[in-house]
Parts: sequence; structure tokens; C-alpha cells
Amino acid sequence: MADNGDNRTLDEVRVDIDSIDREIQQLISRRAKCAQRVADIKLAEVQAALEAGDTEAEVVYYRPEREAQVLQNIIDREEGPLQGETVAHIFREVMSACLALEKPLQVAYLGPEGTFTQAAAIKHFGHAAVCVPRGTIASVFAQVESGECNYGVVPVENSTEGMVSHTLDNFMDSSLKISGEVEMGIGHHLLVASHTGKGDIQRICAHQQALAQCRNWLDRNWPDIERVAVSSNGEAARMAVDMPGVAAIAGDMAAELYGLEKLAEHIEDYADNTTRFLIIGREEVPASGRDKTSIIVSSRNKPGALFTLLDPFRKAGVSLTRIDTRPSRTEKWAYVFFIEFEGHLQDENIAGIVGELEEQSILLKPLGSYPRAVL
Ligand SMILES: O=C(O)C(=O)C[C@]1(C(=O)O)C=C[C@@H](O)C=C1
Repeated sequence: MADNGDNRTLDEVRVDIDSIDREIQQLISRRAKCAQRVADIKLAEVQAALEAGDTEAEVVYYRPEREAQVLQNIIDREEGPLQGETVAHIFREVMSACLALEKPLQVAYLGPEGTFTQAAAIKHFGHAAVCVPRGTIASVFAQVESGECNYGVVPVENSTEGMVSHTLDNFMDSSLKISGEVEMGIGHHLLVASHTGKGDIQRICAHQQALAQCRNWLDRNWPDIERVAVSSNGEAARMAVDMPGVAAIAGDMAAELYGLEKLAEHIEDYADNTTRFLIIGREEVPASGRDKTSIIVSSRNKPGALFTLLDPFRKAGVSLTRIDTRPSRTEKWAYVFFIEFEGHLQDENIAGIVGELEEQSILLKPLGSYPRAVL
């Protein structure tokens, strides 16, 4: 063992660990009391606004821009031996517990339990949030619109398969705003119940995106077995438990939740297979300093229309992070563009670009500015 001048025995080190843990615990309690004080201040501010005649005033306990700053500061100041991100994950949970003291959040996600969307919800909000599974992307939107849930989590794009068109379509008719994003590395496994052997498999079930993300592996290993697209990987896992001859493609959470065995691990065709999820809510989020903005824009159907829409970004030197097209549902052969770029709608240059786009387009709908994913 390397001699680093530390001659403590095992017992001595454990005594030190116990005393450090006591200190950490006391500090966490102090932090939690600060969060309780923050809640009182927020409530008093809203009461004052209501008394002053602002009938719409509402307490906003969850502050994504502040959380992003707290987590980023932790990553930036970490000096090791732990990784900045590892420490930030611990603080993610501390903040989640502090926020739950202020007000427990209800978060709707595209279920059932065991989906990557649930994992994304926990990654973003921590374990203290109450996560509520919903059967469709539309019903996640509806839960947040109606106020039954404070926030929602929906998938929006995958690095192998592209955009999740349902999510984009729902934004067209919704007044909800994007308040954050989460990225998740997606690892798929071939899962079976313990009573199902390799030779028993007659059907492989998964969400169509998962089937597509594992297409080459399936072609090589199971070319003659029927592939069945179902509503989610969680549902496929549930079917693998109940129905003889069914194998599912799903991730670790579903394997654990449904007690399934892994016949093959990491069968996704591309090793860095990543899905991006959006957090949807009813409030606009103030600038964090490291933000993204998403808009829907539709131009007149004429030559050079897309160039005209993109030129203001080029002139202002603003980077686009994503552009996608969906058919307009109101006009044949017309399209709407989903554009994402760096910056916040409150930034002067971004407000200028959006103003210019408004003049060029027949529809412009800001979907929100939100902190870039930290974890
Ligand atoms: O700063 C606030 O507004 C808080 O409510 C405190 C706190 C935290 O624990 O740091 C908790 C919840 C918010 O989402 C952001 C931060």
C-alpha cells in the first residue's frame, strides 16, 4: 500500500468517519432549515402580491434555474478524490429532500413503472418527488395542464432514432412550458422470466423505439422471432412476467422491478445510445446563465423559407442545438419547425432574433427557456 503519511488503524479511521458523518448530518439539517425559511419567504411574498391585487400570484417552490446553478457550482468546485458529477448526484438528493420539506412535488411521467422516463424523472427531481405514471404522452400533458401534477417528464429525442413526434405534436396544442431537460444513457437488455429458457422464446416485445435501437442485434441473433411493438418497455417487461414465450427488451429498472433475468446485456446497436427528456410545467423559468430555448415556428410555403428563418441566428452568432420538421396539421404540404438554440428569451440578442422571426413567420410559439442539463 502507498505510504501517504496516514498511519491510522482501521478502528481509528472508523471513529473519524463516524464523527465526519455526524458533522455532515448536522450540516444537512441546517440546510433543510434554510429551505424551510425559503418556503416561508416565498409564501409571504405571494400573500403580499395577492393583497396588492395580483390575483394570479402563486407560490413557486421548485426553482430549476437555482437548482442548475447549485449543481453546477458543486461540479466546478470539486477537487477530488470524488468526481464532481458523483458529488452533484448526492446533492441532487439533498436538494430533493429540502424541496419536499417546502412542498412535495407531484411529477407525471410516461409510464408504466420501470420505463426510462421514470428513471429520467428521478434523475432530474431526486427520490423525494412523488412520481405518477401515465399511460400516454398526451395524458402526461393533461395532468400538468389540469394542475393535478406540478411537472411532467416526456421523451423528446433519441440519438439513434431521432425525434419522438408525439411529444412535439402535443406541444402544438398546449400552453405548457419546458422547464428543463434530462439526458439518459439508454442500455437495453433482453429479459425473460426465470421460467422462460432461451429455447422457449416465441416473441420479443418492446417499445418500437427500443426495437429500432436494437435492430442490428436482433437481426443477427433472433432473425426469425416475431418482434412486437407495445406501448412501453415497462409494459413489455410486465408481459414477459405474465405470458409464456415472451421476452422483453427493457432497461435495468424494469428488470429489477419485474424480477426478470438478463439473457443478453447491452444489446443496443450504438454504445452511446442516449435519450433526451423534457420537463414540462406551467411556469416560465428565469435565466440560469447556461440556458436553452425551444420554439415552434411555421413559415410561408415559399422558396428560401427555411433559410429566411435561420438567417437571424447566423447573423447573431447563436448556435442551434436542434432543428426538426413536422407536417402542419392545418395546411397540406406546410411544415412547422421545432428549433432549439443556446440562450434565454430574456437575453437581448435572443429577444431580437425572436422578434425578427415573428415578422417572417405565420406562427411562432416559444416553448420556453430552461437550464441546460447539468447531470
Ligand atoms: O432557493 C430556493 O428557492 C429553494 O427553494 C431552495 C432549494 C435548495 O434546496 O437549494 C430547494 C428547492 C428549489 O428548487 C431550489 C433550491
